[in-house]
Amino acid sequence: MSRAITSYTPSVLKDLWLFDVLIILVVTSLVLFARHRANRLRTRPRPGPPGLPVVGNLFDFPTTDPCLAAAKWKEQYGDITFLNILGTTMVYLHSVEAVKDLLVKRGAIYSDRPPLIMVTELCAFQPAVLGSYDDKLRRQRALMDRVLGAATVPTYHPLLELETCGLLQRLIDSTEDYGVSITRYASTLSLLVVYGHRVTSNDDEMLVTAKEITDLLSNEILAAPPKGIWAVDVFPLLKYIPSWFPFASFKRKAEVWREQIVPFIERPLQEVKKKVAEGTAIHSFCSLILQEEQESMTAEKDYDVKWAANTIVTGSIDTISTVVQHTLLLMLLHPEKFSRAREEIDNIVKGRLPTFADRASLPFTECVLSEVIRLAAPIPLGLPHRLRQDDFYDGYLIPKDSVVIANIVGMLRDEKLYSDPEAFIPERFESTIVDEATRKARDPRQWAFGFGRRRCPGVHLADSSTWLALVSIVATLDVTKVIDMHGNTIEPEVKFDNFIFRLPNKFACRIEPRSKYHEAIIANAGLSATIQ
Ligand code: HEM
Repeated sequence: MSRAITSYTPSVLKDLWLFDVLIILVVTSLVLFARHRANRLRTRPRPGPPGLPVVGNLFDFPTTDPCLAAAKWKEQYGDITFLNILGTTMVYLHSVEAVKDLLVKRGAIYSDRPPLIMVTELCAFQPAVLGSYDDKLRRQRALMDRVLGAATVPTYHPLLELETCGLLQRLIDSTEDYGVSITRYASTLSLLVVYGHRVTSNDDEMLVTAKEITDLLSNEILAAPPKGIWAVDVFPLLKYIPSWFPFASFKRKAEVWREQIVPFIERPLQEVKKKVAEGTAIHSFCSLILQEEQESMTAEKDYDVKWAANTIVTGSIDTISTVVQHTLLLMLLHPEKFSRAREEIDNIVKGRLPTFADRASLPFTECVLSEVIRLAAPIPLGLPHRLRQDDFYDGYLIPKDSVVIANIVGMLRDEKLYSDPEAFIPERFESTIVDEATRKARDPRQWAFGFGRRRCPGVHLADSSTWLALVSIVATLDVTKVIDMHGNTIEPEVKFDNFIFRLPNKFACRIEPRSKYHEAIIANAGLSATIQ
């Protein structure tokens, strides 16, 4: 063919090339069209609750416990459930296999997030982690990896040990709510690591603001009552209606929230900049980057540092608090399992608080932490992923822009992996009982921290901080049921009202030192603790 072409004149040759290209284009289009049609024809009917015209499954969408609804769909429809919410396809993945196949193996097309106009545009809360998998996200994740990588987190161990000592002290101070103490623990760690900000009291302005904004985000903005969906996120044109319009209360709310959110993003970095200039900054994520970049600091870098820093703080508070609160709750409900962990700790740790150097010597306590994380499932339905292009899976068509939800809590209760899944059984992770392959397959961290390219970057900090909190609480404190004035035991009420995090509602419990001896250990550790 090429030899024949060389004997033609140049213009004929051009026409022939054009003709060839046209033929190829037509044939390729026909093949693609035929394949697309064939795919559509061979798609199976999608399992899920039947919807109504126009609104689809809007009324099937849960208003109270989204995990319960997901569990019912799993039971009724199997590994995958489809919903149609006002034209947007929502796909719930209930099995480990489906999640691995789509969110991990096909991560290139399943790693965007659905647009959240209310939070990002109207409330001006715009961390890259709420957006698509793009360059901005890659830059901000790279910055976060610098502070949160497996090799860096051990450098925070002294700080974690110091703060854990403060946590124990506050938990036994009967005037303070255990929830407040735990939130302070989770917030203090991230504020110090990120901004070099030391929290010294519960009234600390940065601590109070961080808690207020994370509450606002998780209880109001990201989980819009009653269905967790803002109309403006479904009908984006609504963002243009003026605030005074009768049905525009969402815009009026957004204006108020924006006023609260913007200073929370801007001010901490400004303060670090001031301290760096004065030479008084404590070593932190922000000070490190400001000092490294100095003159070469660009507006883009400044923007990324500001948002990456804020993301670490907001990402830490409710997640770490959820695990530590579950630790107390499960100690209350299963004292016998924790007394075995306590015996193990007592054999290793004598006359002092536990430290990270003890970790390798406490294998059963490690199993207890795994079981706490499994049952806690801190972000039970993960964060939503969005599909970039049409896809086919197991005979189902999943259209572009579908919102994909991983039923993490369902996977952490999968009977194939965990027999009697609602029970608290740390032994299911014990190396003397199960082989290494089973232990690996059961490790709840594989699912609890999300998937693929959007997997949680805070996993190492979360693991270290929750381990130390658990081992220290078990070593020194008794958590028991409250006895009322008539001598009756008050059973803890186990409820979860938060839409995004499985943070237990406040439950009745009594927290006190195991003995005078343990009280003294905590007090002495507090006296000798300093931070470099
Ligand atoms: C026990 C504690 C924690 C749990 C269970 C947890 C779980 C998760 C889950 C399930 C996701 C969604 C992943 C996905 O979309 O597939 C996530 C994302 C994220 N987590 Fe965590 N997390 C925890 C602690 C932390 C901490 C301590 C930080 C920060 C220091 C953090 C920062 C983040 C960030 C920034 C994202 C968004 C990642 C992205 O969109 O690319 N998390 N986490």
